[in-house]
Amino acid sequence: MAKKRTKSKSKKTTATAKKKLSLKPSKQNKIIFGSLLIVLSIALFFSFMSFYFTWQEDQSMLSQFADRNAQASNLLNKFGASVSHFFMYKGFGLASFAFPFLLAITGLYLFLGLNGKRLVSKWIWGLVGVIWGSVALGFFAADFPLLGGLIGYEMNDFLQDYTGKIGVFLILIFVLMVILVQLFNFTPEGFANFFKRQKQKIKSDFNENQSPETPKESVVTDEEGSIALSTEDSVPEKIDTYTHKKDIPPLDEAGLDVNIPEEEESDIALKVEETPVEEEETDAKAAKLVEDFGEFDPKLELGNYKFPTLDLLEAHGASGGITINQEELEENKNRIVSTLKNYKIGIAQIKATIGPTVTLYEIVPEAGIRISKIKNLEDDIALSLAALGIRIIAPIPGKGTVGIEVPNKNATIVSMRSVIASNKFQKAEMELPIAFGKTISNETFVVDLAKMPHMLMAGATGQGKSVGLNAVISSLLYKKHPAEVKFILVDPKKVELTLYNKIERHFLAKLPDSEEAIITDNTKVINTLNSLCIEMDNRYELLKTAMVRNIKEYNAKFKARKLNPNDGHKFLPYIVLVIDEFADLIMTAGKEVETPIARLAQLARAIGIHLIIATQRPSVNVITGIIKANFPARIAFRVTSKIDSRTILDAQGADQLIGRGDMLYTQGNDVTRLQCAFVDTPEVAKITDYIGSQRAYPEAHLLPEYVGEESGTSLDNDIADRDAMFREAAEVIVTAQQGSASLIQRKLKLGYNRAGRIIDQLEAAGIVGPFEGSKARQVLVPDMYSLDQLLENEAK
Ligand SMILES: Nc1ncnc2c1ncn2[C@@H]1O[C@H](COP(=O)(O)OP(=O)(O)OP(=O)(O)O)[C@@H](O)[C@H]1O
Repeated sequence: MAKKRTKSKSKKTTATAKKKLSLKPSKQNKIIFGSLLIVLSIALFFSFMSFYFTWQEDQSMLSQFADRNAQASNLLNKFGASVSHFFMYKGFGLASFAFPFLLAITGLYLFLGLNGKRLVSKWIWGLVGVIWGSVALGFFAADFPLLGGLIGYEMNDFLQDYTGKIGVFLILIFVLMVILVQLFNFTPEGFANFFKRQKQKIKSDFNENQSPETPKESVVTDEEGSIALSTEDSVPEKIDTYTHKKDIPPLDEAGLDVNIPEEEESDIALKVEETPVEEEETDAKAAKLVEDFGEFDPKLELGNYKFPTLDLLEAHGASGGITINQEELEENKNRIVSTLKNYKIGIAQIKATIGPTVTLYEIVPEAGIRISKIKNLEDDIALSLAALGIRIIAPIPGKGTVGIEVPNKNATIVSMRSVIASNKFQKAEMELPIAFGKTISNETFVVDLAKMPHMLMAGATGQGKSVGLNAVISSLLYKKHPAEVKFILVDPKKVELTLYNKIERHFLAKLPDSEEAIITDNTKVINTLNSLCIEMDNRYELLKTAMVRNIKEYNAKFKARKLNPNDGHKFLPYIVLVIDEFADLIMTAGKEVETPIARLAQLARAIGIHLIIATQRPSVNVITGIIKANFPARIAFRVTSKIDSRTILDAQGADQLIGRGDMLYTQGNDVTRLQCAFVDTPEVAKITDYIGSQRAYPEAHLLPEYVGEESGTSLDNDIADRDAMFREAAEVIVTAQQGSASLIQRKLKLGYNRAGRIIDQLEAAGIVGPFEGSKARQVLVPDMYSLDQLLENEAK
């Protein structure tokens, strides 16, 4: 008991201490103080008013303030006389009337308990107005000393000493302009519109005066007898005196009324013209922002970022160019001609185009030779040339010739350096340029990933897939700033893409809860793909609100500062998802990955998400119909069978490649043979080191959170098991009325997993609703009071 008493005592004392410490006026005090100010303002107003009539009589009074017998003529006696003398005579003259006005407003604010923030500006502008008024009226101080007051006169005089009368006048005009512009948003157009409106008003008033009385009259004349009894006095009187015998003409005039709205309509048409002006203003706003701050620069945060240099790449001894000699060319030509001759196929013409790994011999057969006959001789020609990887293209589309591709004895390595350095790549005006390698005619082959828009890459093991992926990634690294593109790398083999870990904070994107940016665990891939689907939906929403059709237009609009970041708009980087070993993924996760991949592939092109998937096993259960349909750009490295070639390219030929980066590329109909650029692991390491050593973003680009199905199911509402931060989290959620784990993460500085657990517990407690995909959960408790009640009831 004793303990309890002491406790309650101490509670009381702390409460009183708190009361004493609090500096905020209570509501009662505010009302009292507000009333005082209002009364004071009324007193001042009357004192000032009466001062104008009594000031001369009361002059002698001012020194006798303490004398009880002395009386002043001011309405508020000696107090009024003294205060008015101080403000009006010694102070600001007529402008002092602003003080009772300002005091009255302040009093009202306090009395009504309104937010007093706006009062400060009222006082500031009030004081500016007082000074301006007293200086302006100071011009008349000689004749009317009370107009400007002593301060007004002195200030005016002081300014005149330096600038003369005209100078003071100009200063006053300038200050007046500042006041008008700042306080009343004065603009020349607004000024003109004001006069226009006044003119219209006068016009319509004039018209009203002319005609509307007539209908009234007709009513009056109709019911004359009854109106004599009515109490309404003014209207009938007017009408009676105006026209009391014109029974029929008023009806005509009422007919004229119809014309008046017509005139009004034409006035309204004038107003309609104002709307486009307003629209232009919003455009002008963006233009002004651009003028003031320049275009939005997404690269600014890493403004000093340096793109990788060419010397990080090796020439791979290919600086000397292609190493096929004339002898080899002649030899091959003779063999082709003689083999065909053996089968009675005559050749009219033969031409060779030398590529890095393959030479293309184009032949024009003599008239009357069936093309299919040459096509069937593929194996025989290969036998006679004693070479692997001969491919016959009969006919070469659009050329009218038959092509025979014969591998060179000594293939030349196409270095990544040579393709990156090429004019074609350097000057490529593409969103996501990729320098794949060189064509058969030794031209650099550059394509835009943004246009593909997704890519499927397949080939037997050891034929150059990983090198191909590295070529794609390094092309983008050489051309794009970290703000413009982000990669999501999936590498089940765990060794192929690990080097890119170093550029995590520059170029990689990851899920908020994952530690590693490069995904090696297949279960995590599912979450990432679903998260990407959420990102896709979010981006579509942004595009919709911005009223643009694709990411390029969106970013252009954002850069031109036409989209407000406060509305959730932001610069959107391209996202490139690279999956190495797709077959492995399909084997382990099946439909779970196929569905989001198909969804992304179908829809993601407009919003800048591009997929690159690579597989060793190009079988139909890996590259399913739905995947194939959505990946128009396909690359085939050497495969082991014709069937595999068909699965990838819908054509044969990939089985006849020679490997080591020899590849076929198709983006629809025609198939192009390319030699993939070679970039070795040490080169990739150098590039990533170079980028990784530069200043980076604080963390990898975060994808939207995705909570898998399994985490939402364990809804046991055990109070004892709740997180220590449960209550705080509930308060955060209820106050913000937004049920998201990331909000808890941010506000309470918790990790993603813990915030996710708390959200589950909040759901179990009935505070937030169930998981709704990309949207935030619904908050089921409307306010803090209900939350307190809910938790108290639980505790009982
Ligand atoms: N474009 C190329 N130019 C020259 N050599 C190449 C090229 N691409 C690949 N090679 C050679 O082939 C080897 C295997 O390439 P890579 O590792 O890319 O094969 P892969 O298809 O990824 O194999 P896996 O599926 O087993 O990972 C390389 O080490 C390299 O020697």
